[in-house]
Amino acid sequence: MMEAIGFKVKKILRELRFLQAKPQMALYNLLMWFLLLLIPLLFLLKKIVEVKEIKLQLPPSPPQLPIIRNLHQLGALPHQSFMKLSQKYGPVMLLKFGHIPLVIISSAEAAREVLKIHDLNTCNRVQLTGTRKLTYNYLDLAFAPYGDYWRQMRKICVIELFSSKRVQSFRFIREGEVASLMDTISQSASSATPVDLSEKMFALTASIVFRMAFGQIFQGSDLDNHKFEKLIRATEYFMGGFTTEECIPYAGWIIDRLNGYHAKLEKVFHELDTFFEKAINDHLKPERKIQGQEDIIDVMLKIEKDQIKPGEAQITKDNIKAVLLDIFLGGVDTSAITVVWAMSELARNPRLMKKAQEEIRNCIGKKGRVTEDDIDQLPYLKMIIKETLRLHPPAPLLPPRETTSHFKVNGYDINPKNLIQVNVWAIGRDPKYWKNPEEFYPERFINNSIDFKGNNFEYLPFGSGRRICPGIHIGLITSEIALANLLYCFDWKLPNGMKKEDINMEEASGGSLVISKKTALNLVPVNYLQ
Ligand code: HEM
Repeated sequence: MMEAIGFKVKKILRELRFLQAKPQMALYNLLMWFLLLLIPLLFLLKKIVEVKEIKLQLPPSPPQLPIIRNLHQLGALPHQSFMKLSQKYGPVMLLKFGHIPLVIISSAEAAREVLKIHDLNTCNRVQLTGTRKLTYNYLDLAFAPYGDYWRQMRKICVIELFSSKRVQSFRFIREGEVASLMDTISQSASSATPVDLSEKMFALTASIVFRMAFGQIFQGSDLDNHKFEKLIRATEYFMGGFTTEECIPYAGWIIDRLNGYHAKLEKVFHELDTFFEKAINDHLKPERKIQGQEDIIDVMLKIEKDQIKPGEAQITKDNIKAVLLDIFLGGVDTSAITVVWAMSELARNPRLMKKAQEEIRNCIGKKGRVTEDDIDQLPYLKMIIKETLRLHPPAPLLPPRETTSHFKVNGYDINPKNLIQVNVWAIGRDPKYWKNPEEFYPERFINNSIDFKGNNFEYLPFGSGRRICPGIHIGLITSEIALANLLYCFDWKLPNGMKKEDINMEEASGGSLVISKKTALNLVPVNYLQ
């Protein structure tokens, strides 16, 4: 034993001497040893990963490029690109955006598994640079991680802000704004001038949200018209997308710097924050008296003042601002987009337009305006809205969720920390669930119990599960009352020289959560009530 140790010590000494004598040679030897050890180690690691991947049956993936992986397949309208890919790779696909794994769900069955059976594993939202900044570090509802804070905010939104009682209390705002829009359109009708319905609908929903949330008149406010639309688009862009650094760590930040991502994000944040700050401060002025109806800021400030529940997060100004942001994003664009698509489809289908007008005019007679009480007696109008949301869901891809643990969908393994998105647009156009899916055919909903509550997985315009849209009621009633009055008060003609086939039905690209019609819808109103 002692002899063996002695031998080893002599050997080391010999090598040390050798090292001193020929340092380059020694370095070479060390390197060889290192490589000899490294190669089997790498081989072993690869085997472990392979065995793990064979055991895990991951969803199919389209071929990938180095570094960017599937990013090049994204396209300007991701929901359309994903639908094409899913026709080849199936309803559960695994894509990689750089290093971000993203599972795309494109069938009702798989959506049911994700949003119903595994809702708890998928109801976290992904945390991204843009959303973090604009939501005051996830103090809103829509992007807050699933947990106690989200539950607290959801309760406030469902019980206090978007309850049926609260929605009903804002009825006079919706009816008032719709009435004044009809008066404006009536003037255009007198001079047979085309009306830009895209612009008018955006201004209408913005006016409703401004009065409902901030108690302010939109026209003439700090964020009037184009400035506001630009701000909303920019906000949607930053809320919906990844930075290049998030997709390609280490190098992506260079691209973000070059295209000014962070500076632009700061600017949008500053504009929103200044507006919210001023609106809240106006509500805090001692001379302010609530005249009639409380608005959303009043309600939130009351919650801030009265909060006593131990264990719950303290509501501060930043929480209020973050919730106001959700209302901006959820409340303005979605309803406006829905009415514009509905009017575009009807302008292309005069028979359906006439049928809808007859229903409304027979019901309302010469009353002059459709009110919210009338809406329940207009089943065809409701079917038109339903069909519009099937073919043109304002959020064609549900906002990305992050998986929190491993589970299976359609037999495929889904890993934790993957993003998952349901392609509502693709499912709504799948011939497996819908006869002649590309046709705008509201009658398909006759004697059909499909609704918006997130239990019919072939139809998910408002999402499903714990994260389902809490603003369904406001969104629907706003779209319905606006569309009903447009159809009741006016007949609609195409501008001179235009044929119905010329109406552009393309979607606007822009990489945001909400997709609108690419070109404005211009129609000529003709007064029905003279
Ligand atoms: C036609 C109108 C609307 C449509 C199509 C729509 C659609 C959606 C969709 C698809 C989601 C995601 C659901 C999911 O992840 O499963 C959502 C979430 C949300 N919507 Fe809406 N929405 C509309 C109107 C509104 C309105 C008017 C408001 C508020 C004033 C609103 C506030 C929200 C909020 C706060 C969330 C996030 C909920 C959460 O994460 O817990 N939405 N909406």
